[in-house]
Amino acid sequence: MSAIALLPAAGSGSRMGGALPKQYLDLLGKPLIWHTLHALHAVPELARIVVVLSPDDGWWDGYDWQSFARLTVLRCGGDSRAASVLGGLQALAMSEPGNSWVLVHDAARPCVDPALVSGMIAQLAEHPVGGILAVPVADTLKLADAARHIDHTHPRDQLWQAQTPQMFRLADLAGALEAGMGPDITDEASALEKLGQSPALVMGSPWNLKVTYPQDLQLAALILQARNTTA
Ligand SMILES: Nc1ccn([C@@H]2O[C@H](COP(=O)(O)OP(=O)(O)OP(=O)(O)O)[C@@H](O)[C@H]2O)c(=O)n1
Ligand SMILES: C[C@](O)(CO)[C@H](O)COP(=O)(O)O
Repeated sequence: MSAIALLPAAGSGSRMGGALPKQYLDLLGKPLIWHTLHALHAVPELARIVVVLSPDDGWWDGYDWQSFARLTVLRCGGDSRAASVLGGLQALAMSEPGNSWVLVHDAARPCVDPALVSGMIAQLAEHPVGGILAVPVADTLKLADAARHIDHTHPRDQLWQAQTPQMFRLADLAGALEAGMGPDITDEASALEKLGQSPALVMGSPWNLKVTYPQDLQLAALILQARNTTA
């Protein structure tokens, strides 16, 4: 079965606070997004890998991407992650069938394991809705009051942390994002949930972290270095 990867990469990285968007920050001598593309190119089921950049992106052209044979670049990013994903899906819909599986993956998750992505594709290939990588919440959870004291301990039994890839049919996901666009749509699954669908939770990995804050960049470097030395 073949599928398409769609990487939203039009964010500004405001929480990182760097001099350039975090997808271009140096990670082991390459721009961060290079590692994400490298991992996805190792997934044989991904027939195309599509990157969505901001129309104002002035960094992409400064690098050599020729080693990534299956790559397509779109400059249709929007002012939210959901808008960037929807822009990419609308462009893809002009050339791809609506029932194509699309795996949306944050450019900012460079440590994704290709084997996990292949496993997810196999697990969800016949699923009626699709699903996402996620990990069960590990820590005891506290609900805070307004004075930042503990109100109560919240049961964690059914809580999972959403990761990417998030895998849905192209037309289903585009329709859900068009219908539900708003600040509450922080991932693809939430758009489907808003329509009453129940996407599957596929076991992800704590290594598949999103680079959000400066310390995450250091963690990502450690994870990639450890993988290279043990591979
Ligand atoms: N308008 C946006 C906002 C985010 N993204 C992408 O969505 C992914 C996850 O978003 P996030 O971590 O929030 O990235 P930023 O928006 O760059 O960071 P911040 O929220 O700290 O500004 C990133 O690959 C980012 O480039 C995007 O394509 N378009
Ligand atoms: C899609 C996501 O990576 C799932 O964890 C996440 O929702 C992206 O945005 P956030 O604003 O950092 O939650």
